Amino acid sequence: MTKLSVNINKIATLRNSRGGDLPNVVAFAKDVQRFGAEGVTVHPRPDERHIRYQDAYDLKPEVYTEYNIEGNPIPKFIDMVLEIKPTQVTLVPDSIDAITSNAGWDTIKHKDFLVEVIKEFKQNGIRTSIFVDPVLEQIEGAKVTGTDRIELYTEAFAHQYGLGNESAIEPYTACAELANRLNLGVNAGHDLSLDNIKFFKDHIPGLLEVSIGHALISESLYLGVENVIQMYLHKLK
Ligand SMILES: CC(=O)[C@@H](O)[C@H](O)COP(=O)(O)O
Ligand SMILES: NCC(=O)COP(=O)(O)O
Repeated sequence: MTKLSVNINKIATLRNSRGGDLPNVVAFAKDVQRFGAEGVTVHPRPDERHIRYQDAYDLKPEVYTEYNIEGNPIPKFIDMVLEIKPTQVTLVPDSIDAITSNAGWDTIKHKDFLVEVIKEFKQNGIRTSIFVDPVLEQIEGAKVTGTDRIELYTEAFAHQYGLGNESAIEPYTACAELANRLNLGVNAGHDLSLDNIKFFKDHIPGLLEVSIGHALISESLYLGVENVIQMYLHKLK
């Protein structure tokens, strides 16, 4: 079964835009779980443009589904995650000034670093996932790092699928098949949406989790949060 983890970064974006506490991030996380979400994802970035480090702490007691914290494993991030001990940490190699996550790890070049960081999280009972491009060699490299899971970076698929190029799924299917053979869990995220999620899910064997934020929140502006979450859950069945 593929779990839906709702990324609530954009709720924090809206909150921060006025400097107050509306919409309340914790209240929204409680509501999405009540509406059926099977996880909550946040991606606190060093500049705290949306989710703040304090949000990550505040959410911990309120997330009773799966709590996924994403980010670049800089020391401050590592320390925070070790304190919070979420269900899962997803390591993303994005630069401080990136407008959003824009690449997966080079699991071969950064093997030694990833082995060390992943070991520390796993020793603290935190499930690990690393953000990767759909490249077979990178999946093989991910296995060597000792990570529990990979998260397939799906921006390229979403863009091409939106242009009508269904063949864009092929590298993702091949990488998922390899991950399954290597006993690596398969997550996916970035630019997944109501338009592309069923096609994606149907072509990814063993897909355990999708984390979706930007499109889900945008769709909710027109269709309502509870309705959109139920629509995703139906498409993920
Ligand atoms: C790793 C990933 O794809 C998401 O966490 C994405 O980075 C969302 O970040 P923003 O909400 O800052 O775009
Ligand atoms: N890991 C992907 C994520 O959490 C949300 O990405 P997006 O749906 O906001 O592009």
